[in-house]
Amino acid sequence: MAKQYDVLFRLLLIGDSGVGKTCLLCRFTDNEFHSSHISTIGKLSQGPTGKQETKHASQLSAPGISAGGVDFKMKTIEVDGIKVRIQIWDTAGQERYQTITKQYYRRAQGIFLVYDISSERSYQHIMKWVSDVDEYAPEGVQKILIGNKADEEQKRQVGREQGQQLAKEYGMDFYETSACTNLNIKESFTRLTELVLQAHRKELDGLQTHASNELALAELEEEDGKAEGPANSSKTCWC
Ligand SMILES: Nc1nc2c(ncn2[C@@H]2O[C@H](COP(=O)(O)OP(=O)(O)OP(=O)(O)O)[C@@H](O)[C@H]2O)c(=O)[nH]1
Repeated sequence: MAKQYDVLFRLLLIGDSGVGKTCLLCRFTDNEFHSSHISTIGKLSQGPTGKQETKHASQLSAPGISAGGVDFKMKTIEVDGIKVRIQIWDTAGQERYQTITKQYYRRAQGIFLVYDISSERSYQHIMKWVSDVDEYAPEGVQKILIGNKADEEQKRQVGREQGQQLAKEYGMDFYETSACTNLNIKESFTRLTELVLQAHRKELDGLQTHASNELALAELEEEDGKAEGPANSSKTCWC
């Protein structure tokens, strides 16, 4: 049977808790938006979706969440005539899961660094997220800066120019998005995929004839159902 896609990439969403990472993912893959905040945390203690309300995050017990903090969803898009299956990993922004979530950086080919335009604090923390990426992600990983919740104009604490400036400083593309109104969702996911494709152009050309590189490996893992991490099945949308 003909393959449904040509290549598989791993993208990762990182940023403070509550900036809207899960909602961005759900909007992109399922065109859904939910207004409640359900944090992305450990599957081991939380059941099949790996989610639990964060309103009372301090009440959650850390034991039993040792392999949690990360979920993924899949979507296939076509870029420059290439069918790309993207495996998008959604991490928990809470500090307590950082040790776990950092383990996923090293296999990402593209990373979204997300802040919330109505939270100056989440914007300030981007510097810390960037330094984590520098430390744990592979060299050459592609990055995009996202200022989410652009629909919350009346609560805005971070100017669009501030986002642009920061992105420029770190050599990233920048998008203001809204998972709520579907602003720039497809655009930003497509752009990061394009950047990853460009960065892996050589390997991709080799992929036509060989199956022995990082990108092909990702394909095999998916086909075998052996995707790394606790969440190796498709998810219901709980953002
Ligand atoms: N107005 C508005 N609210 C949003 C948007 N995106 C997410 N939210 C809300 O922000 C809250 C947090 O969203 P999540 O997607 O759960 O945040 P997260 O970054 O995945 O959080 P953690 O899993 O804890 O790291 C929820 O109440 C969402 O409904 C958006 O674009 N606009």
